[in-house]
Amino acid sequence: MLVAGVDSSTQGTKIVVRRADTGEPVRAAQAPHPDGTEIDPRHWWEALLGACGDGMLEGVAAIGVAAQQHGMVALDADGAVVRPALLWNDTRSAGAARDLVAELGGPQAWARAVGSVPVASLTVTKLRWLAEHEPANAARVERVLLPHDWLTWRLTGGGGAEALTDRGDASGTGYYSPADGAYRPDLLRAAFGRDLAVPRVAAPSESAGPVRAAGLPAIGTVSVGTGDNMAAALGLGAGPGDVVVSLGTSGTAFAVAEEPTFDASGLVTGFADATGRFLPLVCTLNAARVIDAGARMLGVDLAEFGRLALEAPPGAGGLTLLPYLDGERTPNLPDAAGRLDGLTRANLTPPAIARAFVEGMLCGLADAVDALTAQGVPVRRVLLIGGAARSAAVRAVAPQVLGRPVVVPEPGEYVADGAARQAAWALAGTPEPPEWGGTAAAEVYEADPVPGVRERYAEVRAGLTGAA
Ligand SMILES: Nc1ncnc2c1ncn2[C@@H]1O[C@H](COP(=O)(O)OP(=O)(O)O)[C@@H](O)[C@H]1O
Ligand SMILES: O=C(CO)[C@@H](O)[C@H](O)COP(=O)(O)O
Repeated sequence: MLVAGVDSSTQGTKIVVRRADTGEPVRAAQAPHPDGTEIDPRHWWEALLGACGDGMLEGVAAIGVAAQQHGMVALDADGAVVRPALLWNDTRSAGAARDLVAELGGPQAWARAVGSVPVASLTVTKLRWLAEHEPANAARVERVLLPHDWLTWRLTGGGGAEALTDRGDASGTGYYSPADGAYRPDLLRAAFGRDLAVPRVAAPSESAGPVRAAGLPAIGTVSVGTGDNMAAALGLGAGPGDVVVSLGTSGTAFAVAEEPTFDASGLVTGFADATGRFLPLVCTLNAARVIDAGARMLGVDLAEFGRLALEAPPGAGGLTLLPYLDGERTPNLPDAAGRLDGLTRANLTPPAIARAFVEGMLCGLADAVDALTAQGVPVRRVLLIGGAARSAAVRAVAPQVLGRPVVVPEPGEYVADGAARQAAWALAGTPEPPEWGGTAAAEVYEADPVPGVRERYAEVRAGLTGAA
């Protein structure tokens, strides 16, 4: 029997088809999304239909959707999308985040209420922004969904079909408490000014019903879906002591945990996972696209950029990149810009620049891993995934910057795999998801740590923020 998993992430939709019992890969496809931090959700739907073409879903008995977290999909009374979805990396609601934090009594109050301190990424801040800046649109909104909620609902027919979500994705809204397993309608109301309908939070292995969407085959089971990071943890079979570092559009570091976290510093967001546990997570806005931007600037492709980076010595001859090219979320600097520091005539070379870009991006993630350990998350091994983990230079430099060996599972679509594993779970109806072999085929990258790289980075960051 076959199952399918969909990853509708920032830059594109990926779909994998696997055997339900063993997880053996059968076929895969992808379709790109348009660029931008606000997107009409119909583009995600069209990409999903595109990736599902060519008989991709033939023989598939269950399908699950994982998607980029936090995006605000605002629907009117008829279920129509009111305005393009504001995505997780859209920073226009930074002021709303500051206001909401102050109104509830500060970061500690938010961390206690929902496990996370709102920053512009969280859905609750986008609702406040909408209420304040687009009152006519806000007046039409009756219901708010997340990207994966909306796609799952469309798969099950849309219209009158029940909209569902899961603990994992709900935990990124800012109006759901993962520790209590309950919505906080008071916080949603305080943000938006009135109540809105939200999707029911289904159990991790629940079925949302059969596929009832025009243009798709009749598949008996649509699993409830989840956020992309929760799905990656499920796809990897991450267990206690595993810290996953994902280098996609976002850079994330996260771990599956038995207990919730409540970090009032705001660095660690206390999310839930897709199995009934928790997923403390740190997210940066600047990961794979820092490498893309560096390669574009040097006029080379990604392979050549990586080759150049490995030509330069660790530390890039004193060149340090603070990679806040899209502003930053962790640390919370939505209006920041990047900095290239320490330029000399000797290091103003393509290899040193490429090296500084790779190191700067990884320093942001090294800080993320430190923030997790500060919350008591154990680190037995670091797993490196996401688009930029395909870069040989990133894989080689990661252990130097992170200061520990890095396990790189075989390149794959772990978010889509997690969605497929959830679909297999919904089909099986067992208490735990089916065993799929996890990260058996992984390569370990080791290198001597180069602490000076992070020390220089911390100095440059302190120069920007005034904090060490
Ligand atoms: N070999 C590579 N070297 C560096 N970056 C890569 C490589 N292959 C893919 N990427 C980058 O990975 C990113 C896409 O990663 P992905 O994890 O799919 O992102 P998302 O899930 O956010 O859509 C793109 O920015 C792409 O340029
Ligand atoms: O906002 C977060 C996590 O809190 C991001 O990780 C998004 O979920 C987008 O993920 P990618 O597109 O980078 O996979």
